[in-house]
Amino acid sequence: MPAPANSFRHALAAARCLYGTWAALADPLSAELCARIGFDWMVLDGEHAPNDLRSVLAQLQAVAAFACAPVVRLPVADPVLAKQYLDIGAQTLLVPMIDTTQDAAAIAAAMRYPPRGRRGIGSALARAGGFGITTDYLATADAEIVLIVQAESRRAMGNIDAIATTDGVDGVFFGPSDLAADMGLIGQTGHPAVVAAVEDGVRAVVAAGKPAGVLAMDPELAGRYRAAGARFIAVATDVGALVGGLKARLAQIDSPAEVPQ
Ligand SMILES: O=C(O)C(=O)C[C@H](O)[C@@H](O)CO
Repeated sequence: MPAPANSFRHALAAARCLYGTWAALADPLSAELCARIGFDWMVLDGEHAPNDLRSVLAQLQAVAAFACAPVVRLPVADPVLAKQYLDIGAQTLLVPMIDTTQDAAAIAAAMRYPPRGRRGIGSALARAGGFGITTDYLATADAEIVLIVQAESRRAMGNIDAIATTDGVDGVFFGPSDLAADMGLIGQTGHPAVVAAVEDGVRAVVAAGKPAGVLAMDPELAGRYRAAGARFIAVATDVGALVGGLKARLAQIDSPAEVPQ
């Protein structure tokens, strides 16, 4: 029995843009809710959400029945964390703060078994290997693993061709918030210089033959990045949807016109 098919890998082969959402509530129920909406993919965020191995495991189990492909963001580019998250069954890792081809190569190697890489062997014990029941896991796992590296600094943008073409890098995701901060434009993800830098980065990754992704909460920016060639765009977050929805509801109910005189 081979490793399970990675729905994100297969979706990337489609000739359309994939829209995703960001799960930062670190909870299986909210992750399941997000997975039911109809997004192509969703990030389970280990960098800025209060997640750990067990909470990500519970979310992977919660979304497993749905077509929305989970992408697990590591807190940091660490080979040990990559091994642990792959062993609990994550097949697509989003790795933040990759600045050089050396950074990218190190995390790519941690995700593939020898001889291609240096992933440790633990599949007989791991959920990824069906607890030993997926007998062909070791021979087939690498083909289903996807590494998306995050480019989110001026240094990364300067090295974007080398990062995108690093062996084992399956795609590049641009982080506009950190890039804006690094450009001295903190909080200004819509600043023309930031948008232009992301568009240039997307075009460079596409020219290198790899899929490019980005986070764009503003529909107009999402459209621009799509026009530049982005193939997977995160357009929502669970936190943003909850805050936006609750604020709008409160504003409807608590309007001054309805306050008794
Ligand atoms: O730099 C960015 O942009 C990201 O990496 C995404 C952020 O972590 C965050 O804005 C997600 O909501």
